[in-house]
Amino acid sequence: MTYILGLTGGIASGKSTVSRFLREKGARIIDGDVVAREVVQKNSVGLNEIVKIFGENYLTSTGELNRKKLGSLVFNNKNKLKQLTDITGPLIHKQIENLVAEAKKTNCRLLVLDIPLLFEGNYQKYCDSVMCVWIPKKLQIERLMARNGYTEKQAQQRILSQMSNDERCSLADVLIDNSKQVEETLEQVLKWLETMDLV
Ligand SMILES: CC(C)(COP(=O)(O)OP(=O)(O)OC[C@H]1O[C@@H](n2cnc3c(N)ncnc32)[C@H](O)[C@@H]1O)[C@@H](O)C(=O)NCCC(=O)NCCS
Ligand SMILES: Nc1ncnc2c1ncn2[C@@H]1O[C@H](COP(=O)(O)OP(=O)(O)OP(=O)(O)O)[C@@H](O)[C@H]1O
Repeated sequence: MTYILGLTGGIASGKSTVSRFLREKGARIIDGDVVAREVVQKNSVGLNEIVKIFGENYLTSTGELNRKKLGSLVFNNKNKLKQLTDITGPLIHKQIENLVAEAKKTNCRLLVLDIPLLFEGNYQKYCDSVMCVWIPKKLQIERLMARNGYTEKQAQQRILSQMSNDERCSLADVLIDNSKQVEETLEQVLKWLETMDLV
């Protein structure tokens, strides 16, 4: 039996840090951001739909999605963000369903769905339980600015496009506090793996 763990958290909360550790412990990972990129790659149905709605000026000179330009548009405008996710959402779901079915066939013990917008997009329906990586908003802004080179305003806009940390935490089954040293975070994850008999 494959146990399916949803892994979520606000932007720059530490999901990748936790999912890397789970991979080291033998888990198989499906990365929502990677899938979201695949469904809008060059010449895809997804990218064609985006061009229909947003126009060819959101393509680079080589015909790829201009992510930076589209990001500045949608993270400043909720209606545009909804138009985008109405296109990408169903395509991401379909691909995740395929990947989950494939992973189940291999009988892997632990499958992790690392999905930033897990609750917003209703991906919890594929999961046995959901782990949420949590950090306080102030630290989230600091880490996001340091990692992505965003201004404080850009960091705030991304965070405001997502569910609040409190709401996300209240919906999750397991909370991981990533506000201290990484080692302390991974200890919490290891404890959960041991409790669930998944190591
Ligand atoms: C707008 C786009 C082109 C900007 O690309 P960019 O390279 O700047 O960001 P990237 O895709 O690496 O996402 C970084 C982070 O932004 C946040 N984010 C991405 N999409 C969204 C969204 N629709 N709503 C809120 N936050 C989002 C997530 O925390 C994600 O981890 C891109 O984010 C996109 O296509 N988003 C729509 C698809 C989607 O919903 N992805 C989330 C996967 S579950
Ligand atoms: N405990 C920690 N202490 C200090 N820095 C950390 C800690 N955990 C993660 N970071 C740093 O914070 C940033 C965000 O972490 P990470 O990339 O794991 O988050 P994420 O949730 O996967 O981000 P995204 O939402 O963009 O996918 C990275 O630069 C990472 O190195």
